[in-house]
Amino acid sequence: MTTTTGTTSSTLTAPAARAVAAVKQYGGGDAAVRALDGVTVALAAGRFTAVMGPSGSGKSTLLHCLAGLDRLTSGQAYVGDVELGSASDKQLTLLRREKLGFVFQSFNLLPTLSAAENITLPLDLAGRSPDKDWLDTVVGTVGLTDRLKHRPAELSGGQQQRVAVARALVSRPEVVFADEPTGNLDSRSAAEVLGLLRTMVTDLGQTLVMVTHDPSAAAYADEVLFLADGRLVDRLEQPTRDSVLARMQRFGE
Ligand SMILES: Nc1ncnc2c1ncn2[C@@H]1O[C@H](COP(=O)(O)OP(=O)(O)OP(=O)(O)O)[C@@H](O)[C@H]1O
Repeated sequence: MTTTTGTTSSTLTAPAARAVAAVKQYGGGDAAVRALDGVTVALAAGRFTAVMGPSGSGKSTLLHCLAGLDRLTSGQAYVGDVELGSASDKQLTLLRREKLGFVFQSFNLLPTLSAAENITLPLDLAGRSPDKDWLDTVVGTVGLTDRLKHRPAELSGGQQQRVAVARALVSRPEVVFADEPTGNLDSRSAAEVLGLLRTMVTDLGQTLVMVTHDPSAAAYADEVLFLADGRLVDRLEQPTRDSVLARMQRFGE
């Protein structure tokens, strides 16, 4: 698989998700906004990809269109071999439930459920029982074994986000999408959650795509994609905080 940006190590394995000439336009006439303006990109399986760019550059739109939460105006978005544009709303709902995991800035836990119940909620909704070994692995990896009976209000922000990460992983998804997952956390909790996200890719073989504004967060990724004005303008392999900062300065952020 190749991309318009050429062959990189991320293109040597089959992509978990990809966009081809992706255009997303909001509104019409003079008020039209091109949030995505022809993005072609492949996200390799088993890798941690960060998406960066100035406010309004299309990061969340790209994430939402790749995750079947929103539809492209033209072009294609794929999860594995499934082309999302030709899928019905019902098929997209099933795809999101069964093949994708989500982590949002605001945790989105149900306050009346315990941590354990929040983690298994996606499976309960799908009428599936958890794979016990995988559930134990996930709970052990996120370090919540002694907090499982607690409700979200009895957990710190970092612990709540770790519950959300476990919930995203419980169905062993093909791709986990994270939109500013550390945006509501202090720097110490953020580092813990980012370390956990890194472990989930390195040790559990998961695929992760994360939108972030934070160069320190992006440095946990295998590769950073840079968007500007709805276009993919650069990619950076094996990022460090300093190399990400230098690249951001080049794009005037
Ligand atoms: N539902 C919508 N209706 C109209 N315009 C929208 C909508 N969603 C996003 N946009 C516009 O599309 C452009 C891209 O938005 P998007 O949220 O993808 O950017 P972003 O890079 O994630 O920004 P931020 O870093 O501020 O979250 C912006 O100009 C935004 O105002």
